[in-house]
Amino acid sequence: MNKRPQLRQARRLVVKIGSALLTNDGRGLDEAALGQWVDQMAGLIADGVELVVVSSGAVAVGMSRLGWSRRPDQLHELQAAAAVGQMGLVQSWEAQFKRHGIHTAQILLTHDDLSDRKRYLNGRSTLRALLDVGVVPIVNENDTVVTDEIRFGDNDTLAALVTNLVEADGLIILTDQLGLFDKDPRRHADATLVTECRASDRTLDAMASGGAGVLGRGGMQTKLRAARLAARSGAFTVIAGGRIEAVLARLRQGEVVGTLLLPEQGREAARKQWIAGHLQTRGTLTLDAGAVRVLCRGGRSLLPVGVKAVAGRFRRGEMVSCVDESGREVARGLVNYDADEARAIAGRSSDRIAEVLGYVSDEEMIHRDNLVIL
Ligand SMILES: Nc1ncnc2c1ncn2[C@@H]1O[C@H](COP(=O)(O)OP(=O)(O)O)[C@@H](O)[C@H]1O
Ligand SMILES: N[C@@H](CCC(=O)OP(=O)(O)O)C(=O)O
Repeated sequence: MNKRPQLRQARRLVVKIGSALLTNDGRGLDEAALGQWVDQMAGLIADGVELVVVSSGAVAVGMSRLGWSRRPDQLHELQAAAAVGQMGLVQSWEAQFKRHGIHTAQILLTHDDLSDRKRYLNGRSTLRALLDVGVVPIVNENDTVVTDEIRFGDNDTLAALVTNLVEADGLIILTDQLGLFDKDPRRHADATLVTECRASDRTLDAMASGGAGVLGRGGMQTKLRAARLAARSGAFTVIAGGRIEAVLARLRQGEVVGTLLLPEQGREAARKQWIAGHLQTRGTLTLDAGAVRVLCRGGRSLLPVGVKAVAGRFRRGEMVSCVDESGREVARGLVNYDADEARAIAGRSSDRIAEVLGYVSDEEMIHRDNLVIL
């Protein structure tokens, strides 16, 4: 069955697993279930998919390790529980992936990390480096330092931001319900499952207005918001039941499981809109004819060697305009070096960056993923 080609074709996926599922409704970490998801994830990886896992559950696992039966109201107690629980969480992910000979990495992020452009680029480079060497990043919110997020639970949003960050094709949110229903199925026995919809469809808002489960915090509202955020970088979102037999494998085969929420536009168009519309340019790089040719062919990064001149004052992560020698703008992108550094390495081959600057943060002046050809 291949009703959903998006899933079959996906090359990079983010899978988010909520607290209610991971902790089997609060009874400690559900190792058996975690092991089964990892088996399925290993199957996806063997099928050529790059995978990022966003795992909730630190607070719930910490509570169970500390013998607390009631979720604390005090923020610092929640943070203490999360710090204890995060250990157990990553230990389990690591042990389960190890059975398949797959390495994992712990990534703890806050929303602020992703709104600061410099940290955004650094996070992105690290995640990309991990995926390049076949490691599965296990992401959670950095609960020790966040404030509101840990109270309200927002790993759905975090997962969507990670989807944007790594430019994943899709986000799979596994939860304790079979998907998004037209009303809260915990309260309405006649609720029916939505199988497919545009993420932007406003009629979904009323459906997702019910609250969260006992352990989870976000409910369907944050999942819907996450789908809309993911759609901004052209990614689809699936909300599906994590306890469905072989759920990830079946989704991968294109089977209609859970709710598929589709973006308005594809990845390339979404990226162009984001780069073109959301950021001011801070400087200009003048490219030689060879670099212009290479960039215009598409799919290539801009290397320092192709840059003839650098104008303006900009920092790593800011937007610069790329012009040809006649001053015509040919591209825009997020630059990997501060203006002074860019000036120092302009015209040089990438293997000389270390010699000139004393370090290399990236081989490219602008990575192709952060570049839009005009
Ligand atoms: N329209 C809806 N469809 C499905 N679930 C809904 C809906 N409205 C509210 N919910 C509630 O959302 C809960 C899932 O969210 P949450 O508890 O935050 O889970 P997670 O821990 O997986 O993030 C469900 O258990 C359900 O009670
Ligand atoms: N960082 C928190 C996440 C809380 C959260 O968002 O939970 P959920 O709504 O179950 O995904 C934790 O690990 O407990």
